[in-house]
Amino acid sequence: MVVATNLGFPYVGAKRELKKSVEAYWSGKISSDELKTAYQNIQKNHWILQKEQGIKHIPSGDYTLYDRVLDTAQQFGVIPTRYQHIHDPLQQFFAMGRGLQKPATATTEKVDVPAQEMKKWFDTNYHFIVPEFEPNQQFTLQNPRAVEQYNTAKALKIETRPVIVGPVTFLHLGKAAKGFDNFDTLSLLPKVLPLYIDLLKQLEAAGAEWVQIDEPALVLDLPDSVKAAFEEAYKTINAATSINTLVAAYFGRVEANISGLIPHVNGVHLDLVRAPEELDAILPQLNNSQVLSLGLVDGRNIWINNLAKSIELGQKAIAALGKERVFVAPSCSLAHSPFSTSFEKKIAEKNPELLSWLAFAVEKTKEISIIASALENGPESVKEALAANAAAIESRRTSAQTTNPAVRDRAINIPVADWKRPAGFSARREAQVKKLNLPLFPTTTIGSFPQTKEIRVARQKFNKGELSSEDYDAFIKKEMKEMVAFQENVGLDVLVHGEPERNDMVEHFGHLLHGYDFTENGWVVSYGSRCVKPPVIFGDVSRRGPMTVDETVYAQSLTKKPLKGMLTGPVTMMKWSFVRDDLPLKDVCTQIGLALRDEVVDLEAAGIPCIQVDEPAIREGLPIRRADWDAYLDWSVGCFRLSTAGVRNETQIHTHMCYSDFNDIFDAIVDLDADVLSIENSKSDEKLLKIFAVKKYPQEVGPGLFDIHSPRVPSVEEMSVIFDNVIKYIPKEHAWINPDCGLKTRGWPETEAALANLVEVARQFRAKYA
Ligand SMILES: CN1c2c(nc(N)[nH]c2=O)NC[C@@H]1CNc1ccc(C(=O)N[C@@H](CCC(=O)N[C@@H](CCC(=O)N[C@@H](CCC(=O)O)C(=O)O)C(=O)O)C(=O)O)cc1
Ligand SMILES: N[C@@H](CCS)C(=O)O
Ligand SMILES: [Zn+2]
Repeated sequence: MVVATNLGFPYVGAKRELKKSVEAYWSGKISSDELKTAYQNIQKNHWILQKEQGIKHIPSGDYTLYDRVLDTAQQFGVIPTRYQHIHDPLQQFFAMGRGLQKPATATTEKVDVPAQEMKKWFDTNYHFIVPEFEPNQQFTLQNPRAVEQYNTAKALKIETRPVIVGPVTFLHLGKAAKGFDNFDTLSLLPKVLPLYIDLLKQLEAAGAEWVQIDEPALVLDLPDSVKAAFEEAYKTINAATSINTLVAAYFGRVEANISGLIPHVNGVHLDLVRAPEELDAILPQLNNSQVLSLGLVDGRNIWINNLAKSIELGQKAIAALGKERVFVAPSCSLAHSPFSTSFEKKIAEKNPELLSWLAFAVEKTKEISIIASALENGPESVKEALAANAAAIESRRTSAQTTNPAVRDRAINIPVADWKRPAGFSARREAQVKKLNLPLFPTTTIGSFPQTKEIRVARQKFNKGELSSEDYDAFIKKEMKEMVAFQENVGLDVLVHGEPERNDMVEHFGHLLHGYDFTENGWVVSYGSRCVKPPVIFGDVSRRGPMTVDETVYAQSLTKKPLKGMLTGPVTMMKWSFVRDDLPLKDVCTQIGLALRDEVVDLEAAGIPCIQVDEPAIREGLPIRRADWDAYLDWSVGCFRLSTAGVRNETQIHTHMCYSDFNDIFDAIVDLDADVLSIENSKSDEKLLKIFAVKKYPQEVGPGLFDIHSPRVPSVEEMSVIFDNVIKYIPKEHAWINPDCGLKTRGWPETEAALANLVEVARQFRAKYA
């Protein structure tokens, strides 16, 4: 029988219930027991829902209170020494994820630990906590989540397929702990495998028939040693266990990475959305009992599946393998999708055609079961669903909503000169130094200030029509006034308006552009409990009118210090949206680049001296395989330059990036040709700063001095150590002082304290070097 399966579900909940519970626990409003009850209720509802949609292999163990890689680390005892004194496992878990700062009490000692490093999960907008390994790492298996969740489901009479993070991906994505730079984390494989075997035996003993072992590292460019590790791992596991193993690769092409492990597993899952060509390649490699899980339904985007095409691919697989050996699945975990389109009342009312093109996680599980039924019982058995799907696909293909001839025309007639600033950096710098008159080590922030409860509630009231647009504008102005006054008082040099009017740096701009629409409830987890609601790019993009000029000019009117306008760059606007899949990404990005170019020019004309165009997503947009990088970097860097090159020499263009390994795209960063670059740095190793010196980075740089994800306040001494290091690698006259990223997730008390310390660092360093 063709089995309808799922790889993972949006654990945050239909209405972000998990996020709300976790945050309530952090703020002491609920106990750990209440958190557990909340979490188990959400899980239970999701298992029932997936069953109702017709999913036969329902995942368990795909749920987490913060991050699944962090769960894996904790359950295998990979706990860096600095967290080992925190005995409560839940507190320890959150301390590793987000840091912990608690004053001493009569009975307890002071706790002050920063969070572990966070990195992008492949090319998604999700971030995982990077495990830290030592060469003599000891592993212990403690309360495996997969077993606990499998048993919980079983007690509810729901049979599930446990999901675990595979051993090679776990070790490969981890890093060597500080001080052990030259050690290969995969050398720990023989040590961790016995514990994986123990875990698989526990799952088998609990009654699980299949286990899904996530090995997305299979889609990376891998050296032979890692390919060999895959073979060794699954040979060892296969010899020692008898549970059915389904190894899941997703987000790209596995190519030859998978060959060594295939003989040792019971099934493999491939992402046929990203790599449909791999179906032909894998079929001859399978023996006559192995299962192939077809990743046919896009887990990363929100467009309906082309069911006829998926069924065609499924039939091809069945012709080679037979129905008993085919699973139908999403391309990757549906945790990257929003929950359900059923909450989208506004789109339903204003643009029902668009709604008919959308499928979120719940609808995707339905698509999976329709495909499985069509393959099992013939397309006739689901003919109504197929007819409705074909009609929606055709309506999208032919809709007038998706094309704007004026935008298309402008995009193919861009003058060559528009892709580059007229003068080189040194001429621009001279003009900017004269105009801005900044001190040595200028201080600035990355743009956002705390998005307080008051701000969010005001926005919510405005959106619901409970606050008039005049009152909302007055409220935002009041916020900007306070933010500008704060920056002046604390002593920053280049000020920002603080972004109080923005719910999100991408969604906000989507509202101001044609070709975008919005969901009311299309939340996706970005890290920990933090979610984003990516807007939907369904048509050609152009500006509705000036987007930021009013608020930026207002903020500038409040201060004599230079104010930095704040925009989100074209690549990030595209990458952090649900992007149309009926136009090449390069063309979508060019359209956004042109819209932003107009905004940058308008800001300059309105007297704004510095303009920051954030591109934190440029690194994550990189194709997973290096062979595809050059083409991407060529157009993505080009679009950034298109958006920023329309200004005069004296206008200082800033850009900002976070969450990234910059080293491998360093030349592209230079090519962006921004006058000032701010980057996340406070938790990076020296490798990041070194490359600026090695490559003689020509422009100015602000490597972040403090982590903005954690509520802890870094001391002057702590930031001074980091800045001392910065100026070892970056010429002093080019070095800026700023935090790692925006402060929107922080509260005011810690923001005030941290920025006061940051400005003090600048004062002390100026006293020493000016
Ligand atoms: C820089 N980052 C960003 C990424 N992607 C983006 N699209 N945007 C980014 O900024 N990727 C990489 C990083 C990830 N970092 C973050 C940082 C912060 C958040 C975050 O704070 N998310 C918020 C949700 C933000 C939002 O849009 N909120 C709405 C409010 C909606 C709401 O919850 N309203 C409440 C009522 C108000 C209340 O009681 O508080 C309700 O409806 O119940 C808004 O501001 O209007 C989060 O809380 O998760 C995400 C990624
Ligand atoms: N200007 C944005 C950048 C985040 S990456 C902010 O400060 O939040
Ligand atoms: Zn950032």
